Amino acid sequence: MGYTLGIVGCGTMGIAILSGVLTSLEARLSAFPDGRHTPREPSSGISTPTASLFLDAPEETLPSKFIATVGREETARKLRKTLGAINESGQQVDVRFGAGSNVALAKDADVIIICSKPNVAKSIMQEKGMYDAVDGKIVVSICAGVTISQLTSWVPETTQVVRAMPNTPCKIREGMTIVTPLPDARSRALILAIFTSCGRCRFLDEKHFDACTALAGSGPAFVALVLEAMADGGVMMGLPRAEAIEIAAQTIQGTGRMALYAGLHPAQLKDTVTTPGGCTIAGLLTMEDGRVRSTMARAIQVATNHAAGLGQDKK
Ligand SMILES: NC(=O)C1=CN([C@@H]2O[C@H](COP(=O)(O)OP(=O)(O)OC[C@H]3O[C@@H](n4cnc5c(N)ncnc54)[C@H](OP(=O)(O)O)[C@@H]3O)[C@@H](O)[C@H]2O)C=CC1
Ligand SMILES: O=C(O)[C@@H]1CCC=N1
Repeated sequence: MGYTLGIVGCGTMGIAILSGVLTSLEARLSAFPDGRHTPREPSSGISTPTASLFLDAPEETLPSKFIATVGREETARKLRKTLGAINESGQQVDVRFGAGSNVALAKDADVIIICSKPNVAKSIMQEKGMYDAVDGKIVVSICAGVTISQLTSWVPETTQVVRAMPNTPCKIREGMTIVTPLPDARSRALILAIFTSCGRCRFLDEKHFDACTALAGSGPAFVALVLEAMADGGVMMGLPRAEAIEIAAQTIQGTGRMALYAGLHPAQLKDTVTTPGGCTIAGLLTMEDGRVRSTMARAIQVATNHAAGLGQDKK
C-alpha cells in the first residue's frame, strides 16, 4: 500500500515538508500499532489542532516510500544524518545526488515535489529523460514565482501540475500551505494529505500566489522580526533575553490562535487589550507614529511584486 513521495532539491523546505509527513506517519503508527482504527493520543510528534496526524486519512493517500535529491555530496551526507534524526518511524528516506539522480527520482516516485531554488527548477525539469519520467505523475512545485504555465510547458499533458506555497513552520507541523486547485479527486486527496500533515492547507487560484508567497512563504521572517523587536524592548527594560523571547513568542502564538480559533478580528483583539488612558494605547500610538502598520503592509506589497519575478528568465 502507499505511494512514493520524491523531494527534488531537499533543502530547508524539503526537510520541513518531509519532517511534517514523517512525524505524522509516526504518530499514525503509534496510534494504530496493530492496524486498529481507534484513535488515541499519539505517543510522539507534535499534536496541533491545525495539522492532521493522518489518523483519519485513507491508506491510499499516505506515502510509504521517500526519495530526496540534493545538489552536492556534502549536502547528501548531512541530509542522511538529519533525516535519520527526524525519522524514528522506520521509514527509509533514500537520499541521492549527482548526475541522473533527479530523473531517477522522477521515475521511481508517484508524487514529485520540486523544492529547488526557483532559478534551478527549469534546468532540473529539462534534464535528459525528465519529460518521460514525469509522464502520468503529479508534479508539485513550491518554487516562488514559477508559474503553472511554465511548469506545464516542461511536462507531458498527462502530468498533473500543482503549485504549492508552504512555509518553514511545516517542520513542526504548524505550517500554512496554499495549493492551486486540482480537478482530479484522487490527486486532491493525496496533496491535501501531504500538506495537512504539515499544518493548515487551503486551495486558492494561482492569481493569488505571489501574495501568498509574501504572506505565508516570507511571513515567518516578518513575524520573527516583530518577535525580535518586541523581545529587544523587553531586554531594554531589564528582562533577561531568553525570558523576553519566550514571552514575546507565546504572546504572538496566543494572539494568532485567538484570531484562528476564537474567530476574533484583529481590531477586536487589539481593542480588548486597550484600556482607556492605559499603557497599551500609549504603545499603540507610538507604533502608529512609527508607521509600523503601513510599513508591514508595504513589506507584503514589495515582497509580492518581487516574488512575481523569481523563476523567470532574466531579460
Ligand atoms: N525558504 C522558505 O522559507 C521558503 C522557500 N520556498 C521555495 O522553496 C524553494 C526552496 O527553498 P529553500 O528550501 O529555502 O532552498 P535551499 O537552498 O535550502 O534548498 C535547495 C536545495 O536544492 C538542492 N539542489 C541544488 N541544485 C540541485 C540540483 N541540480 N538537483 C537537485 N537538488 C539541487 C540544494 O542542494 P545543495 O545545497 O547541495 O546544492 C538544496 O538542498 C525555493 O524555490 C523557494 O522559492 C517556498 C516557501 C518558503
Ligand atoms: O525569500 C524567498 O524568495 C523564499 C520564497 C518565500 C520564502 N522564501
